[in-house]
Amino acid sequence: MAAREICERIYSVGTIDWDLRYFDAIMPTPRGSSYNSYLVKGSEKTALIDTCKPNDEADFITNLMRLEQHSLDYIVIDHAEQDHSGLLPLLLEVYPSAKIVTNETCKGLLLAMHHLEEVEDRFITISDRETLSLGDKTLKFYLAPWVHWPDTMFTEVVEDKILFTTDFLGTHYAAPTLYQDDESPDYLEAAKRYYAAIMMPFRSSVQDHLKLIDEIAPKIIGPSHGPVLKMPAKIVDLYREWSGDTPKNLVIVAYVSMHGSTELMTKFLVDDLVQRGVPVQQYNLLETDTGVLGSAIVDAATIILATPTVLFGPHPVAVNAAYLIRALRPKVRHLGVIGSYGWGTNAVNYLGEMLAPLGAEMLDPVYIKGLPDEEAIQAIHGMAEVIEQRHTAL
Ligand SMILES: Cc1cc2nc3c(=O)[nH]c(=O)nc-3n(C[C@H](O)[C@H](O)[C@H](O)COP(=O)(O)O)c2cc1C
Repeated sequence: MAAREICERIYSVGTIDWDLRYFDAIMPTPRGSSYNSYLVKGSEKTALIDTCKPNDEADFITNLMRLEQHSLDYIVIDHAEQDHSGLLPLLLEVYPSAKIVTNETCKGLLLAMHHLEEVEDRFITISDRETLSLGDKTLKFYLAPWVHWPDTMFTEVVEDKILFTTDFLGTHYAAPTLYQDDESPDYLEAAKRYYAAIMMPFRSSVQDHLKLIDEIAPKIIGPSHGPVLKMPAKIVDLYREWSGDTPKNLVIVAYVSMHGSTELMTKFLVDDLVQRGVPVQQYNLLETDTGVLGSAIVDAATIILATPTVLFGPHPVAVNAAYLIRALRPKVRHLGVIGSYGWGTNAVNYLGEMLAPLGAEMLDPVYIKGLPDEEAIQAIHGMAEVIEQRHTAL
């Protein structure tokens, strides 16, 4: 992908991976992604903001050479993760006089990850709100810990009101255009997946850094993944909504079933909620990837896991889902477990303990032997009634 100009002497020089289907070997990326890097040419000095992931060196160096970038004064690293800093060792060789500009935490991570001890004297360590002059352009740095690593920082080009935010406000989306298309459902869906997987575990930090964005009031935001954002950008409003403390009137029922008993219980619960007018979405865990499940739980006030017992515990895909839900820390208020067993089970306790750190109310479980009988069906109706009451009070 060719380098593209964002404004006078500021370029997007990163690479696009149209075919990426898994990011970090954990997160499905059905629309690919990009590894954004930005070149800022001041009247006296030139800085590169972040690099790319390893293996993209041919495209990346080509972009820099097309801009005739034969020397570089600074390589700013906003975040040490390998998809941002991966080409740093190579760039230090290509540009032997370039200095690495970053914060103390990021420097520590870079030294450890890339074994850069031999070039430690090439680091310039900056602190919060420090500035660095490039001549007629000034870089200003903002420490932004926990959106998404402790080392994360933002870099602003003060005169142009452009803010580079590394992973914050990014999207795994190989965009056909330089700037975002706020009307594209594909892009917005990808943005939500990304928020759920990368940012949701740090919700309060997201809220704090949205306030920082308001304070800086950039005209353009350059994240490390996905399109550049021309402000106002819909994703910023969506981040406010997603990271807000109040969940939506929405129930997620995620189920797995081997012989149909738990599936039947799921059906009774979902049908009952539908009849009560409580918005509900049902997901078969065997066919639901972690990106879809992650997005689904962003707004939900209630999440129900439905699983049979396998070897005294929950089915493994339900364990996987519970682990994901716990790790992503959604704003869920009520959690429940339903399911079926044969002779002995610890499934409810197991899931209860896994989900306890979320601090949500655990609804009375409905966990029965074999197929649901009349008593079980009544218990499921009871659960639906409690959910309706809780959601009315939201
Ligand atoms: C591989 C396997 C392991 C099982 N392990 C247990 C178990 O440890 N304890 C138990 O009570 N039932 C166990 N069962 C029985 C199921 O939990 C029981 O058949 C249940 O009703 C199945 O629910 P489902 O129809 O939703 O799949 C096991 C079944 C299978 C297939």
